[in-house]
Amino acid sequence: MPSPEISSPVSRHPFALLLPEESDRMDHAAAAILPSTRLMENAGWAVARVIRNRFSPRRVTVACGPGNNGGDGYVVARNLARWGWSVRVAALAAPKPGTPAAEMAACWTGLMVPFTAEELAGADLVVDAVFGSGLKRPVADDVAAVLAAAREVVAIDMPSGVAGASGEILGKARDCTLTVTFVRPRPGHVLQPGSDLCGEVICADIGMPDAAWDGITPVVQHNKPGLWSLPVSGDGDYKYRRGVVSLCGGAEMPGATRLSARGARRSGAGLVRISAGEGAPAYRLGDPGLIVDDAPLSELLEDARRKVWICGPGLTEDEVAATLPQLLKADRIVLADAGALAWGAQDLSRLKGVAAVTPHIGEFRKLFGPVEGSRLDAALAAAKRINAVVVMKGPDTIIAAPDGRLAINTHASSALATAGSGDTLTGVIAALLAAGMDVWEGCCAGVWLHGEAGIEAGKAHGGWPLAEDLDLPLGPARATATRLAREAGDKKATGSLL
Ligand SMILES: NC(=O)C1=CN([C@@H]2O[C@H](COP(=O)(O)OP(=O)(O)OC[C@H]3O[C@@H](n4cnc5c(N)ncnc54)[C@H](OP(=O)(O)O)[C@@H]3O)[C@@H](O)[C@H]2O)[C@@H](O)CC1
Ligand SMILES: [K+]
Repeated sequence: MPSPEISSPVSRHPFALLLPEESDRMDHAAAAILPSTRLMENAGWAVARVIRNRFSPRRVTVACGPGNNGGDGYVVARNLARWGWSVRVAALAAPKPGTPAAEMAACWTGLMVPFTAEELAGADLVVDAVFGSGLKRPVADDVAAVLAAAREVVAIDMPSGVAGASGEILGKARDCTLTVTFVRPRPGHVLQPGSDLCGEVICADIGMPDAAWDGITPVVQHNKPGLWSLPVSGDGDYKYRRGVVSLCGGAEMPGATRLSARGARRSGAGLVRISAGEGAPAYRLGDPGLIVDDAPLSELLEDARRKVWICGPGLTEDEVAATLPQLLKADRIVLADAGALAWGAQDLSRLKGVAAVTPHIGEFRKLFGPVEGSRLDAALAAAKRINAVVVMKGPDTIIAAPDGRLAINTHASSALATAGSGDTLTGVIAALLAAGMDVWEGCCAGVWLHGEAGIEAGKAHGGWPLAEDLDLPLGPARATATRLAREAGDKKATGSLL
């Protein structure tokens, strides 16, 4: 899934996905510094410029709502008309008198047409300036029906009907070719289902004063290298410094555990060991570099170097019950997945003490109940509930920490939708935690590396890789992430354009 293109200086919070309340606070702060219509003029001009760059002159109807989104629309109309385009404005309702939007509406001296399906259908291009990203209540059916009649749409800030905070559709919304937003993208630009309607997303610089960022610490981040940095390897490395990953291996389903082990080994773990008990012979048939232990778990836990454990992939619930409590009692950093989630779903307190869980949406619902409303809110509430990082896996993966940090990963490929892919991810994350990364950052980095490996494996295998194909691209993925993180750091330092 492509990332929104940001065309603004990124010295502050380059990965932020602004929540509507954060954006409102910035607007308030900016209003004390700039004339009230300056940002609206800049926003409308930026959208008009994008349209001029992307389309040849054509008949445009700008559909304007009563708020500031509509205000931006009047500025787009004025600029396009100034450049000789044929432009009409269809207003859903007039802006409130005395507002910046009303001032912009008063500056529009061109044609006004009724806000009807016929008018919008008659235009070659419709600019959707009805509602912006702060939408909180459903768009009425008759309004949505008018927008639905448009042949092609460019949205200002957000397609009307998509909640910027969550990507939920409030009422109805329609697909757009292009969405131009401002300052930083919003969660709704990257979270499904709303993100599917945005088309290409461009984030424009509208000259937001630097001081307007004061006091704003964005909660939600777009998961990219630079948000985190991978552990650096050096000449003095040895296997225990790179980190040890241990896995609980079951007797019945060795495949999943082996995929996790491979993910960990290819992601830089110095040593990967499987505690396999009676199942040891099956694991010994496999990779010779994998250490297989058949001693009792209690004995293995005497080794303090074995800090990071994976519990769940390839385990039955009985096998989880026989191992997870021991790991938690021994105060290990535990990643719980698959079988451990099924066991934990019966009683959430069984997961107390795990560092992270990695459920897909089905497992998430079994653990935490139905997801109503924002998935971001649901993931965060779950992380607080179990006091662990929650990785809610999907085409757009959410990584939530109990301290409130949230990231959304869109660097992925549908090639990852294959059995065993999640087991590999658990191994990747474990390797990063074993190397000393913070749990939330390690989960963010692991999800990105796994996505990158999926993209590359997809290319190498005609779009249809197996989970077994995901491990080889993990080394190159690390190199790519390290390079991108360095470049992001350079851009942040110089405030240059992304
Ligand atoms: N920093 C930035 O990013 C900048 C952002 N800018 C722009 O500001 C935009 C945000 O503006 P905004 O806050 O005025 O919101 P917007 O969506 O235009 O409309 C609110 C109006 O719609 C109404 N209304 C709401 N929902 C409704 C519904 N379902 N059905 C019917 N009515 C509904 C609501 O009514 P009320 O709730 O008050 O009753 C109110 O009258 C943003 O998207 C961007 O384009 C730039 O100008 C400058 C810099
Ligand atoms: K809009």
